Amino acid sequence: MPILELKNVAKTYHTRFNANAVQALTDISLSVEAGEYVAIMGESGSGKSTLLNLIAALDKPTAGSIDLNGTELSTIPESRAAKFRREHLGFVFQDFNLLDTFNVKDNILLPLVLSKTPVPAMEKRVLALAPQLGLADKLTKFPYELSGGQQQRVAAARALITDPALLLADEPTGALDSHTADELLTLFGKLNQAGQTILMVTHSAVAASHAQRVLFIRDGRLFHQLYRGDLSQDELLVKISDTMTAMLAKQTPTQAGKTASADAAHTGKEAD
Ligand SMILES: Nc1ncnc2c1ncn2[C@@H]1O[C@H](COP(=O)(O)OP(=O)(O)OP(=O)(O)O)[C@@H](O)[C@H]1O
Repeated sequence: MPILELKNVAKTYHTRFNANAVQALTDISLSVEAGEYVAIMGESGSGKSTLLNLIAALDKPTAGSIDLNGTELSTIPESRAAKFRREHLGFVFQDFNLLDTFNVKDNILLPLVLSKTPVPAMEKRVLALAPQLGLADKLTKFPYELSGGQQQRVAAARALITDPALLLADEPTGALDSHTADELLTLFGKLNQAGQTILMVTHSAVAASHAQRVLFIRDGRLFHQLYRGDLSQDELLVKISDTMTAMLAKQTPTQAGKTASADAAHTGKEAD
C-alpha cells in the first residue's frame, strides 16, 4: 500500500466575495510508495505549495481524497490535525525555521517534547540521530553559531526525530549556496537509501536530479513525470531540463520530443 495516495484532487481558492475563484489544482492523482524519493517541480504559481499544504493536512481539497499512511485526511478532525502531522510527517522548509533561543538539541527534540515523550527516550533518540546528520558535536550550540548548511541539518534532524512515515521538504536548498545545497542533497540521498520516504518541492533541476522520480506540475495539473530508473544523476538532470523547457514553452510532453517517449520506453510509465 502506498504511503501517500492522492485521487482526483482539486483545490479552488475563493476570494472573500467569491468573485474570483482560483483553480489552483485540477484532478491530481498520484501515489508515493514507501522508500521513494520524489521531487515536485513547476513554475511559480503552478500549485506546488498548495499541493504540499493539502498533503500536510494544513488545508483541505475542494474535491478528491488524500490518504496518508492509511488515514484519509478528511476524516481527521481539526483538533487532532497537529498531532497527526507530528506523528506521521517531518517538515523541512527553505528558511530552516529554528527557534533562536533554543540550542540545537532542544530544537531537534521539540516535536518529542510536544508529544510528551519521556526524557530518557528523547535522549536516546537524539544521540542516535545527531551523528547521522553530522551534528554530534553541535548539540549545545545555538542556531546563530551555525552555518546555513548546519542549520538546515538541524531542521532535518528535527523533522526526522519522530521517525516520520514521510519527510516533506519545501525548497530545502533554496537558502543554501550550491556547495552546501549539494551536501544537504547528498544527505537526503543517504537518508532515502536508509529507507526514508521523501517528497521534496524544488525549483532547482539539480536538486530534483537527486530524486528517484520527478513530478512536473503546470497550471495545477500533473504535466509529466520522469523516473530515474538506471539513469545517472547527470542524465536525469538533462531530462529534467528538457522537460522544464517544454513546460515553459507550453508544449505537451510528447511535443517535447525524446524526453517523454524515451522516458516512457525506459520505465514503461508515463503520467497522464
Ligand atoms: N490562499 C490563497 N487564496 C487565493 N489564491 C491562492 C492562495 N494560495 C495560492 N493561491 C493561488 O493558487 C495558485 C497556486 O499557488 P501556489 O502557491 O500553490 O503555487 P507554487 O507553485 O507553490 O508557487 P511558488 O513556486 O511561487 O511558491 C496561484 O495562482 C496562487 O495565486
